[in-house]
This record gives sequence, C-alpha cells and structure tokens, in this order.
Amino acid sequence: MCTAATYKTKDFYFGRTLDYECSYGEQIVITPRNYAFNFRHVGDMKNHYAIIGMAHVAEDYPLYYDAMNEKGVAMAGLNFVGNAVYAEIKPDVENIAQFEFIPWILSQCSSLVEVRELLERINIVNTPFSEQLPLAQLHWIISDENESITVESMADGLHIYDNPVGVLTNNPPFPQQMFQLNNYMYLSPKQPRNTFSETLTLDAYSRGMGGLGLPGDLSSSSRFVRVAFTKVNAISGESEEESVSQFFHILGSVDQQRGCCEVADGKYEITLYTSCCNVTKGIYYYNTYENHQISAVDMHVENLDSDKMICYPVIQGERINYQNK
Ligand SMILES: C[C@H](CCC(=O)NCCS(=O)(=O)O)[C@H]1CC[C@H]2[C@@H]3[C@H](O)C[C@@H]4C[C@H](O)CC[C@]4(C)[C@H]3C[C@H](O)[C@]12C
Repeated sequence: MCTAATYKTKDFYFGRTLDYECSYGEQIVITPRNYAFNFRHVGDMKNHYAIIGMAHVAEDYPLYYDAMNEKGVAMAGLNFVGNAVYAEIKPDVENIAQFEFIPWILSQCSSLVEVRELLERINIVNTPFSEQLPLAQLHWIISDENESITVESMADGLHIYDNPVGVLTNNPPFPQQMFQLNNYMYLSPKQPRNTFSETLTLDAYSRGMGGLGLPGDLSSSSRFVRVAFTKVNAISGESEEESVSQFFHILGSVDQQRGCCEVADGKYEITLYTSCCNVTKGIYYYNTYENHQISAVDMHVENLDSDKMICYPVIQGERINYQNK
C-alpha cells in the first residue's frame, strides 16, 4: 500500500509513503537538464527541466517512483494492481512506456495546464524496462500548487480525473475512492452535538469524538479517507520546519508498522520511506522505517546544467539524540 498527498502553506508540498515488503534499492536521484533521455518510442530528449526524486537506477536510467521538477510539478506512481492495463503501440500519438511516464511529464511541463495538454497526445504503452524489471501496475497523481489530477490507464482506455482532495492510495479506481468520501461527510474535528435524540442526555465524554467512524485499518480505501480527513483539517505554521513537520504528521496517519499487514507467510508490508517534496523550492525530504530523522537533498545546490545523474544514498539507521551522554 502506498499513500500520496499534497499540502499548501506558504510553499507547496507533495509526498508519499512507499509501502512494500522489500526495497528495490532506491536512491535520491537528480536528473539535470542535459542528461539525455532516450525515450523508447519517441526518440531522444537532450535538454529538459531538471528532476529530483526517489528512483531505482538501472543501466544509467532513473526509474522514478515519485519526483518533482524545477518548475513546480510533482508526481508519484502508486500500485494499481489488477486494474492497470497499458496499451499497445499506436500510430499518430506519443507512445510512452509506463516506466517513462514520470520523466516524460516532468521533463517538459511547467504546470498542470501543460500536463493536461501533453496527456491529450499520450498513449501509455506496455513496453517493459527489461526482463529483470517488468511492467509495474501503477496509477499516478500529478500536482502543481493549483490542482491535482489522477491518471489511470485501464482496459477501457486512459482516464484523467480531477483530484480535488489531492490524495491517492491504491485500489479501487479513483472515482470509487472519491465517492466513498460521501459516507464520511459528517466527520468533524469539532466535538459532536447530540443530534441523536432530544429525549436522551448524551455526553461528549472524550476529545476527538467528532472523528468517530474514521476508518483506522490499513486497507487502501480506509487510508484514502483517513489521510484526506487529516490533510484537509491539518493546520500548520508557514515556516519550512513547521510545514515539513506537519506534512510528515499527515502521512504519519497512514504509516504501516511491521507486523500489521502480512502479505505472505512471515512477510510484512511496512512504510519503507516517506517523502516530502518542497515543490516550490526543489528540496526533497524523506525519512525511512529504519531512520526517523528527516534527511534532505536540495536540487538547487547541484549543477543542474550537467549531463550526468547525481545520486544520494538513502540514509538508514536510527540516530538517537542522547541528551545526557
Ligand atoms: C512497489 C511500489 C508501489 C508500492 C505500493 O503502491 N504498494 C501498495 C501495495 S498494494 O497495492 O496494497 O498491494 C512501486 C512504486 C514505483 C515502482 C517502481 C517504478 O515504477 C520504477 C520501476 C518500473 C519498472 O517497470 C519495475 C521496477 C520499478 C523500480 C518499479 C518497482 C515497484 O513497482 C515500485 C517501487
């Protein structure tokens, strides 16, 4: 399971949890403007916007899981198993392999308006990266500070949905996820009033009772509701520290602890990492299951005119701040 969310204070933030039972070996990867992308079916792109995000690097190629570009557009791929179907190659459209989708969008779009234009010509095709790295069944959230969309490639074609809540999890398809929010419109951060019966004396005996009924389990539809409720009610100061901290708290509402979600005998899905992009400033923050300290890579510290990828290893291992030794 995975969850992605957006958040706005003074700057615009975007991030995700990556929940899985094993790591593919990811790093924080910056693709500078002059790294040549060789798209399998549409040719080479020699100059483009710089990109930073979490990726598995194979054959000197950044296989991004989530990323942002220097212009303020961010996107993430989340599992959509059993529903994602990629198309065959077609004439007169831009045939983009599933693993190329993030670089294709982020290399050339500076806003969601431009993303929508590009999507009018796209055909997301079923070309695998390699035999060892076959197709991943994903759907995507793409955002700038003004809006978000969800992209789902299914058996009946490509769907592009407005995503007014700015969150995404996994199955079922996005319209069903949005629809189920109707069932929770009574939830509130305020204490409930007794509308049950005028003839009964009922007592709001605990704080937080306005949220009674918010689903607490790890299924993706429950995580969708939970993170949406948390995000839309979350209040933060405007400083970078307050905003980043609050963002990690929002995604913390759907954190997965080892042992609670068994995917095979003795194998458990956990939140391998949580990311938080300051999309306005190009800073990629993350922490991991093994390291709660927030680490960051700032793309603008690097030479973004280079033609070579820049990679930073994910820092693991808890760092405990002993106060008396
Ligand atoms: C497993 C990851 C998704 C995690 C997730 O959504 N978990 C939910 C599980 S479930 O629905 O509830 O079952 C996805 C997200 C991005 C994916 C990676 C990226 O798409 C980049 C490449 C793409 C290649 O085709 C396959 C390897 C790969 C390196 C992918 C491996 C894996 O499928 C990743 C890491």
